Amino acid sequence: MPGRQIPPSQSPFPSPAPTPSPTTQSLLVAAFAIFSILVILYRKIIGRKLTSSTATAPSDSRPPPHRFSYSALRRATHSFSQRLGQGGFGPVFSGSLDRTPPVPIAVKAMDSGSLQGEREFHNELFFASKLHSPNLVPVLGFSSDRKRRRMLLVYELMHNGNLQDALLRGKRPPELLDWKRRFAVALDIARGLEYLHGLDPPVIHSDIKPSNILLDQHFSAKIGDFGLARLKSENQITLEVEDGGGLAAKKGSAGGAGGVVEDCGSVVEETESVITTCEDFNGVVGRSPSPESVHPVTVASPSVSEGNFDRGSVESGKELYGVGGGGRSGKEMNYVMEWIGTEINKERPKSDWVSASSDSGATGMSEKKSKNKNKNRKRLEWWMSMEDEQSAKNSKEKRRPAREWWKEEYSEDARKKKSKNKMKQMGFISDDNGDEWWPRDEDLYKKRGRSRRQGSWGSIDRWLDGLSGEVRRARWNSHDYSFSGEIGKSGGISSTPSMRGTVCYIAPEYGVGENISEKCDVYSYGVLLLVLISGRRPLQVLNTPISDFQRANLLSWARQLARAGKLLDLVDKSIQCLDREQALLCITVALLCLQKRPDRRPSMKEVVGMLAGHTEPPQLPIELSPSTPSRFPYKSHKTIR
Ligand SMILES: Nc1ncnc2c1ncn2[C@@H]1O[C@H](COP(=O)(O)OP(=O)(O)OP(=O)(O)O)[C@@H](O)[C@H]1O
Repeated sequence: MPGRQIPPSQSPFPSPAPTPSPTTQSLLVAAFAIFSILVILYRKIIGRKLTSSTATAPSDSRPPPHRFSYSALRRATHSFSQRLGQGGFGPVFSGSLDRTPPVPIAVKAMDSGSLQGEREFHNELFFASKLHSPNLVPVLGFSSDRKRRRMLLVYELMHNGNLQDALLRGKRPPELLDWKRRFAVALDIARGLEYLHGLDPPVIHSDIKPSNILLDQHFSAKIGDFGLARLKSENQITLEVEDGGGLAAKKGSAGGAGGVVEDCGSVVEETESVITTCEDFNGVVGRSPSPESVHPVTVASPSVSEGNFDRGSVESGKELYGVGGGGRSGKEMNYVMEWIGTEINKERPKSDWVSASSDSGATGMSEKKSKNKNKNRKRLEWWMSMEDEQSAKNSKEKRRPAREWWKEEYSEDARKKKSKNKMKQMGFISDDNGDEWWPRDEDLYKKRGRSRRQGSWGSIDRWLDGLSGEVRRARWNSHDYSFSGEIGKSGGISSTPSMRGTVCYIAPEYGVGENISEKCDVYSYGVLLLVLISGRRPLQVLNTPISDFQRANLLSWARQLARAGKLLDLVDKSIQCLDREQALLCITVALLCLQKRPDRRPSMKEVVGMLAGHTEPPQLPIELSPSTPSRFPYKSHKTIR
């Protein structure tokens, strides 16, 4: 019917969609725009995370060292909470990299307040990129924030800590009671040094001591801490060649292609300008570094003949510091110390064997050497005056603590945790003072213990220098001037974080002139070998009568036993399954390494050859031989792999 209107609901045709109003349209556009922005942002964030995680992950394609982000290392070490040990320039923390499977690591935090620490950081990083041997502690990477002066080095974790702790402190692990393992440790270290000295140019570690030897989960030994390592200078190599040392091949190629020195530039680039230029390290990685340039203060001290001190009182040192108890009166001790003092003064000028040997050397060199001698004497005088000045200063004012950012990091987290715990336990919030949480009790205790003892180091250091006839290097940096020894629990002198070139391990020629060679490491290895076999410190105060002092000095005791033909008396009584022949071999090799004239000491290659049984068994020098040479019976020749 025309004119009848059909209601829209009944219309056979679909009604056209209602056009959205302009407001809805703009709302939709805005929503879409926001959504797109969110998607883009999300992608960007995820992308950055991916790149940063790959940047912090050691990629398989490039060999270490890798750059790690600071936050990754902070996470890996749980805000630097688990301390493994304390090095000279900062603490070492344990951690784990978030990988599958997780990678256990040790992170060394360099003290940012220390110029010397920074130098060592670069030095260590440089060598880490160049040295690869199963007998060296592998360096995985680093983190460096120049602005905030945060410097971290990342190593593979050595599960059994350092040799000093394992052998000389607390309960020894059963593995180290087994002769085979101890001998293997000796061989591992020798091989590590052989590798370093065999490089072109040779690398001198300069700080071989038990605390720088780390033990992995199988108790294999690895050499660590290359903070003081140096390249043998071209001058020395040339001199050795002129002396007919058979290093002709090295002479030509010391700075040649492929050498460590030449590669400095590439390391600079590889490590993303952490190592900016060779000059930045004050010549540490530069060509022909002089001892002064490597170490700001190299103290030259005339050596003192050890013989005089065989009679000397090590016991007095113990009494002086109240170690090990004992009943000698203060008067008696004063007398002994006084006597040692006079002996040192008497002996110093005439027993400078290095200069004596230089006099007898080639005439062309004598002028240069006497110049060096004068230079050294001046240095010594300057150092002594600095020592006096500094000790006067130290007594007046408190030492300014170095900025320790890792403590801040740790204390931040620790504060939160501890507040929470206290709230739970006691129902109130503790004082909000961050310093309260760091250092922790044990650290505080150690620190206090050390500072309490520090006042008396000066004197004992002096006579120790004399006692072992060795040279000590003082550490020097912008904040800190310290040189100290440490009387260990058992009463001996142990390696200490605040000492470089540790007393008793350092070669007599170290710091005298510029005669630093691989033979310095050989000497230190000799001491270490004796320590390893005897299971005691090089200088250990024993509860023995005053007539038995010579036993306290491991080196002179070993020499005495050699003369008496009783070398095996030196062997640690707790060793099980002792191979007497091997033990004799080790002590003999150690004594050869400990000869005062560097040129008489064997090379590390020869040491490895002797220990592994590849070469002829060694003969002791005549002055150390017993009257009947047959007392050193080497029956068979075992080859060790
Ligand atoms: N890779 C590692 N695995 C396990 N522990 C380690 C590792 N590196 C260092 N440590 C521990 O941290 C301690 C300090 O190490 P570091 O090399 O900084 O100093 P040090 O050799 O003891 O002292 P100094 O700097 O005076 O030579 C070591 O003695 C060791 O116990």
